[in-house]
Amino acid sequence: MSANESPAGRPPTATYDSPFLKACRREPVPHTPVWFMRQAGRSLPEYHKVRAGIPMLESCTRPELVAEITLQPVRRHHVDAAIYYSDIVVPLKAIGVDLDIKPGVGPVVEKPIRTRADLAQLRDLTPEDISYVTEAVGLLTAELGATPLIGFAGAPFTLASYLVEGGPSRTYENAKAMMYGDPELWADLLDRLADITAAFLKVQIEAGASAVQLFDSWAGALSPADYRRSVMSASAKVFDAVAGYGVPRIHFGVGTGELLGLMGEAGADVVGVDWRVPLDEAARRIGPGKALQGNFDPTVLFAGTEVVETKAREVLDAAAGLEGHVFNLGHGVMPKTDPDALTRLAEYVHTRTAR
Ligand SMILES: Cc1c2[nH]c(c1CCC(=O)O)Cc1[nH]c(c(CCC(=O)O)c1C)Cc1[nH]c(c(CCC(=O)O)c1C)Cc1[nH]c(c(C)c1CCC(=O)O)C2
Repeated sequence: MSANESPAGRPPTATYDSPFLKACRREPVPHTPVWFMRQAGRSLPEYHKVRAGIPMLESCTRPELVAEITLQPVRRHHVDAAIYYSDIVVPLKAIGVDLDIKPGVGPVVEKPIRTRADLAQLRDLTPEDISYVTEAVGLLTAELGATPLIGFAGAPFTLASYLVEGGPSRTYENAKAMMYGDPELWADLLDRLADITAAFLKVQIEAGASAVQLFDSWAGALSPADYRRSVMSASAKVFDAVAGYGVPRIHFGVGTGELLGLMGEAGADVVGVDWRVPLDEAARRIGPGKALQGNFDPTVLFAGTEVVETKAREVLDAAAGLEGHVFNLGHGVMPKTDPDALTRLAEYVHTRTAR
């Protein structure tokens, strides 16, 4: 089933006619929908208040706290969608991988995966491992009403980059060494991660998420040939696994200008674009039949209202001929961003595109 159809045999959901889901389905919208990657979290004082003293990964296992943090940016910015508060490494932690999120650093893995024996760290993810996700999504959909909740997961390549490197990297030399040097081990690692990722997304959708985003944040490190040969089929496996639900599937990465066509081909209904490629050019690279999401440079939010509005207008002008456009940043909200600048940006897009 494509994302254009209401799920067969199920009543239309409360969120079905929301501007966000309509734009994902490339239907006419009353205004361009807006949400911001990383809208929940460190830019918001109310986040710091409720998170005080609670480690990041622990916060992800407390349903009421998850619901509160997810709702904070919706209340404040009046965005058109919520994104589930969690992290891409949560499913790995849930199956027992020894890892932590270090403040100011990111995910750090105690025993990096470098050999076939290390793969034993990755068992299948079951719904029981993440019952707190089911509970939190249930709380959220009840609270959100007609506002869609976006579920998400890390794509196999981006998860593998943390698991093989042992932490954040700029060059991914260990991950790429495995990809080039031991393609069979690499393929098995990505295949296992695809199953874990698919299971994580299914739990979110079955609990009520209206759309899902697959974050392949670091795929931009790859050439198109390497992406096609060594990564694409694992991401396609994830998209295929959730295709039957009929919820829009968004695919996003940073610095992926050369990969946009392939990332669409992997099975996305919506392709996320960073700020390096204008949306009209991105649409040419992606081809027909997909909506686009993006692509406001998050650093522009530090430049003052006038510049923000000029740059937002440029994004909207480039998107004018698209079949479906979801306004977003080209990457996540930066921690020092003034939240009021985000509220004003959401309002500007709504007003400027009101039809
Ligand atoms: C690569 C990646 C990660 N996590 C994620 C990605 C893909 C998105 C992207 O490309 O930005 C995804 C993610 N992580 C988080 C969300 C929350 C939902 C939202 O977008 O609002 C989402 C969607 C919460 C978080 N994830 C993290 C925080 C900060 C934790 C804190 O408050 O200390 C939050 C709110 C930690 C994290 N987790 C990760 C990083 C790089 C960091 C930042 C490390 C740092 O600079 O301190 C891994």
